[in-house]
Amino acid sequence: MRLGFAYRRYRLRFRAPVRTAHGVWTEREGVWVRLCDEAGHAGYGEAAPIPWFGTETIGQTEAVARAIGPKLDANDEESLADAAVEAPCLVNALRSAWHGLQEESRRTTGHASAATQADDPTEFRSVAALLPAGRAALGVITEKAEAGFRVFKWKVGVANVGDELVLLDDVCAALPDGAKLRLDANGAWDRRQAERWLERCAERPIEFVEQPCLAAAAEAPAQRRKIEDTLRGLAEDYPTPIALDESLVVDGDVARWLAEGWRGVFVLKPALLAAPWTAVAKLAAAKASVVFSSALETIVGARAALHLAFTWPGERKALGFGVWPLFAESRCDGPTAAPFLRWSDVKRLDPARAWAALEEKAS
Ligand SMILES: O=C(O)CCC(=O)c1ccccc1C(=O)O
Ligand SMILES: [Mg+2]
Repeated sequence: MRLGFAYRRYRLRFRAPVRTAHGVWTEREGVWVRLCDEAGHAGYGEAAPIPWFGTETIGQTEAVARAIGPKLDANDEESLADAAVEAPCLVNALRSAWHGLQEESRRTTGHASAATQADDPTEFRSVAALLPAGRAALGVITEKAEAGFRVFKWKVGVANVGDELVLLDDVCAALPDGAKLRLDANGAWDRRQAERWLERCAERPIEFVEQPCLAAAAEAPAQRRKIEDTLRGLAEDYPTPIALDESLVVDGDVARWLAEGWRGVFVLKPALLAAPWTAVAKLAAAKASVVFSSALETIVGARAALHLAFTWPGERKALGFGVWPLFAESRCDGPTAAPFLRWSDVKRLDPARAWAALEEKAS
């Protein structure tokens, strides 16, 4: 099938800078893609790479998109993916656009797809509120608790361990009764620092510690194995569960950690994998503990990622998508963070409208 292919590189300012152990993030860059068939149906997808996680760079995404040209020959999802093998996030975008196109074409021809569990409009999932790093978290907890949130995620590893551990007590004291706190270090600690944290976490309402340590993709295999051993050791030695996030950035990482018997949490950012459905199927078969998480993507990628999250058959842990409103250009935002997200809120997201909005802005 000859499909029309178009892409748009975007650069969107965050309403407020996002601070992580990797520094301050002020804007998001990515690529949106659109596939059209001859009948005029369209489907949309988003490549939202995070190079400091170990994905392709935005320059690589765009170069591969440019090389595709205005027409693409594809008879199925696999031949489509072949067009972008060097850019996994772009493969993800093309697959989402392909699915959107099928959905659109079935809808307009009256062939509704088989209903899935996710299609029940009354289905809902709880959502974790993302707190800013440092002391700024305290004010936000009160506001979010009043809005009804009971799961919170706090970015740590930003300041030194001693100062943040003092703050941890203030953060825990500010939590409403029964609330749970996720801590995300984005790989900032060495083993000793992670141990100091995990000792403190044991008697506090910490749901898990996300990516305490990390070996960068560029590091030697021996160093990477050492850090992975550290993660396994921490998971064995402390009662607080450990969650993998940056450790799951390449397709194949999920299968590898499953094969090694990882019993902690898998934080899955569907936007970063070329084939997130494959990873989810493997996790489901293993009855793994999974948290679906945002890559700070726009409405286009959010729709696909949340769609996948709603199909998860296992234990329902709060989604990590409590991030919107996120962009200065609000038409690019996913659903505004609320303690619960309904399937009908996800279905209502309209990538075509967002595409038109950026087009209008650019012209
Ligand atoms: O969905 C979430 O958990 C919140 C988003 C988040 O923390 C995040 C967003 C962008 C890049 C990295 C991360 C992270 O989990 O480390
Ligand atoms: Mg994380």
